[in-house]
Order: sequence, then C-alpha cells, then structure tokens
Amino acid sequence: MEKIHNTLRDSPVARWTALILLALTMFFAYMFIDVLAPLSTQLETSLKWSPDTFGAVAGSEYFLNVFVAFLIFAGIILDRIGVRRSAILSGILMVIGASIKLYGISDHFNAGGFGYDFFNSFWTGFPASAKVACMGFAIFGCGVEMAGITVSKGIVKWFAGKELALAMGLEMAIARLGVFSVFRLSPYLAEQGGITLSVGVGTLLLLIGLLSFSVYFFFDKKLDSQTDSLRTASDPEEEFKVSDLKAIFTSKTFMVVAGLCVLFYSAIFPFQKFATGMLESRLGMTTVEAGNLFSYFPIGAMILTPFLGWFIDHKGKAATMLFAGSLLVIICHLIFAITPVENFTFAVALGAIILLGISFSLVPAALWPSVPKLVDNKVLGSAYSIIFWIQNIGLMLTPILIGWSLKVSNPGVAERILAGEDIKYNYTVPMLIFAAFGVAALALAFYLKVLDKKKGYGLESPNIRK
Ligand SMILES: NCCCC[C@H](N)C(=O)NCC(=O)O
Repeated sequence: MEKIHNTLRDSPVARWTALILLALTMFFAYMFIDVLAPLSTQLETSLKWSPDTFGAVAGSEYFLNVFVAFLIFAGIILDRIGVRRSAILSGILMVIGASIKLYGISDHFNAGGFGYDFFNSFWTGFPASAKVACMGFAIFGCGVEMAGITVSKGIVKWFAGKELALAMGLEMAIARLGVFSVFRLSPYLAEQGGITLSVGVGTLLLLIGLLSFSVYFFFDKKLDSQTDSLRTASDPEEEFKVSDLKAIFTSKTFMVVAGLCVLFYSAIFPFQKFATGMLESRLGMTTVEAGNLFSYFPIGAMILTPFLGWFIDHKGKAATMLFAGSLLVIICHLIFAITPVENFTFAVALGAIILLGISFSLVPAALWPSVPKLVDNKVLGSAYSIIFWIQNIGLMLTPILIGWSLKVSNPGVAERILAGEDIKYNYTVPMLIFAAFGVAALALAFYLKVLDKKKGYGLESPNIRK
C-alpha cells in the first residue's frame, strides 16, 4: 500500500505562512538599507557628507562581508546550524548594526556625545558621523546578507519541487515594497523630525523583523522534526563538509552566474543610492519629488517579479530572461546618461524607470531559483553565500567609484554647494559607468545561455515537472 507522508511543507497554508514570516523581515531590512538613499541632499547640508562620503557610507554595508569574508562564513554557518538559528543570528546583527548607525547620525552624538571626540580625532576629512554610520552599517550589512542567504535556503526548503520561483519572486516583491515605502516615508519623516527620525523608525521596524524571524523559528523546527522522523536509516541527511565547497569554486557555470550577478546588481543597487540626486539634478526637482518619482522603480519590480517567477515555474526560460534583463538595464542607464537636457522630461525619466523596473524583475526572478539547478542542496547555503560575497564586492566598490566619479567629473561643485550655492551635479559619467556594467552583464548572460545549451543544466526548463 502506498504511504503518503505529509509534512508541514505539504500544507499550502503552512508553507505560505513561513514565506510571509521570512519575507516580512526582508521587507523591513530592505527599508533600512535605503533609509538614507533619498536624503543625500540633506546629509550634505546637515552632516557635511559630500558625495564621496555618502558613497563610502553606502558602500560600507558590504565592508565586513567582503574584507572579513563574513558572507563566506555565514554560508558555512547556515549549512551547519540550519535556517532557523541562522535567521535569528542575522536578525540580531541587523538590529545591533542599525542602532550603531542611528547613534552615529544622531544629534546627541554630533553635539559631542560619547565617542565623538575620538571619531573626530583622526581622518578629519571624513566626518565622525559618517565613520560611526559606516561601522554600524557594516554590521547591519553582515546581518542583512546573512538573512538574504538564509531566506533563500529557507524558501528552497519549503518550496523545492513546488512553487519555488513564485515564492522567491514574492519574497523579492515584498522586499521591493520595502524599498518603495522607504523612498516615500524617509524624506517625509526627515522633513517632520530630521534624519534621526527616519533612521530611528527604520531601526524599530528591524526589531519587528527579528520578532517575525522568531515566530518562523517554530515553523522550521516543526518541519525539521517531521522530516527527521520520515527519514529512514538508508536515506540519511547528507552532511555538509567544508571540502564540498571546492565543487562550487571550480564550476565554470556557477562562476558565470556569480559574475552576471555582480555586474547586474552593481548597475542596480548602487544606482538606487544616487538616483534621487540624479533626478533632482536632471529634472530640477525637490528631494521629495525625486524620491516619489524613483519609487515607481521598485513598485514596477514588485508587481512583475512574482509573475515572472510563476512563468519560470511553469514554462522555464530563465536564461533568456537573464539576457533580456541585462539588455534593458543598458538601455535605461543610457537614457539617463545621454538624453539631452531639453528632451529629458518627466515622461522620459518615468519611462526609463519603468524599463529599469522590468529589468530588475527579469534578472532576480530568473537568477536565484536557478542556483539550486547548479549545486547540491547540502552546499546551497554556501553557494548563495559565495554569489552574494562576489556580488558584495561590486556593491561595495561601485558606490565609492560612482561617488568619486561624480566628484571628479564636477570639479569645484561640492565646495560651491557647501558654500551655500544652489547648483547641481552633472551625472553623465556615473550613468555611463552604470551602463558599462550592463554591457558586461549582457555578455555573461549570452555565455550562460551557450553553456546551458551545451551542458544541459535545465536553466530554460520549468521548475515544476508535470
Ligand atoms: N543593498 C541590497 C543588498 C541586497 C543584496 C542581496 N545580496 C541580494 O542580491 N538580494 C536579492 C535581491 O534581488 O534583492
């Protein structure tokens, strides 16, 4: 007689609830990531953060992940201690990091509070507030990236063989909603109570995220106990060994995916930090207006990503989507870079933002559910962590490069703004750099399609097999 083994993951209510709990934390985490993004203008006047300081703070999110290789350890930790414990650890790191960043930009600290004299005593060209903000953001960055790989592995755990790409698409959609919300909320809160209020609210929301991960803990525990009791002696769980990582590093296809990931995301996330300033400059808008206009970007991605996930689950075509997404990112950045002033209207900017939103749906929807097709489940956490690590190198360096290129392509502008003049930066060079990342991503996406055809990874095949 055929035995039917039901676990929690076979219950749609349970697995979608697990997804909501994981995604809610990512919603708050993505809000915090960009809480300062729409405030570059205020930061320049109130805390004396020039574009390169702003870029360095934005890039600091990735310092520890990259230089201390925290992300690699996070992947190993995840594969060893499992999803639920890793989730709690990442949530705690995010709250600690956010609180330090909040302290660094607070009036209390900047009026000479605890540690101010010390942080003001060295490298005086870089404000003390920015130094502390960098420290906090780097710790937060460890937490958020660890949360990212944990959530990805968690979703595979609950949805493998089921609606995997849809679930990942929905999780990302909820995260994009976080970005949309923060681009609306942060300038408003800053207007009401200053930058500290924006960051303070963001920190509080992260505490709620930690709570959500804590509730998830019990779902995960129950699922594991059910899975363990179903496992037979002849079918033991495969143990993770650090030596298994060799297979990841030596896989050419995996490295192509990682390269595509770093190039594509370098043209997206760092751009998010500079987009408001660029729109203010190109369209002569206020910060609030530019933040509102740019908020259509994550909203577009939010709406489309789950549909594309559903499409990949049922029809496949992930490699083609990676190619199309990379092409769109080039077109969009070129529109921002080279459209003459007289033609760069609100409608043109909105059109480019919508295109970018489509691109930002195609690539993430296709990329992340493709990883389990390339590596073994026992090293999946590490595989995600290695891709994230390589991606983080780009995400850390790009804002620094962009901030620097903005400064050197606009000689004297930072000084004139600090002296109170109402002039704007020219963003042509930074936007061309973003477009160049897109070109390189496109080349890798093409190569990936070739490799997939040759080696048969099934990247173009649906996830759900009938
Ligand atoms: N500044 C945002 C960093 C999130 C990066 C993360 N490693 C990631 O790639 N997440 C997937 C996504 O599409 O958001």
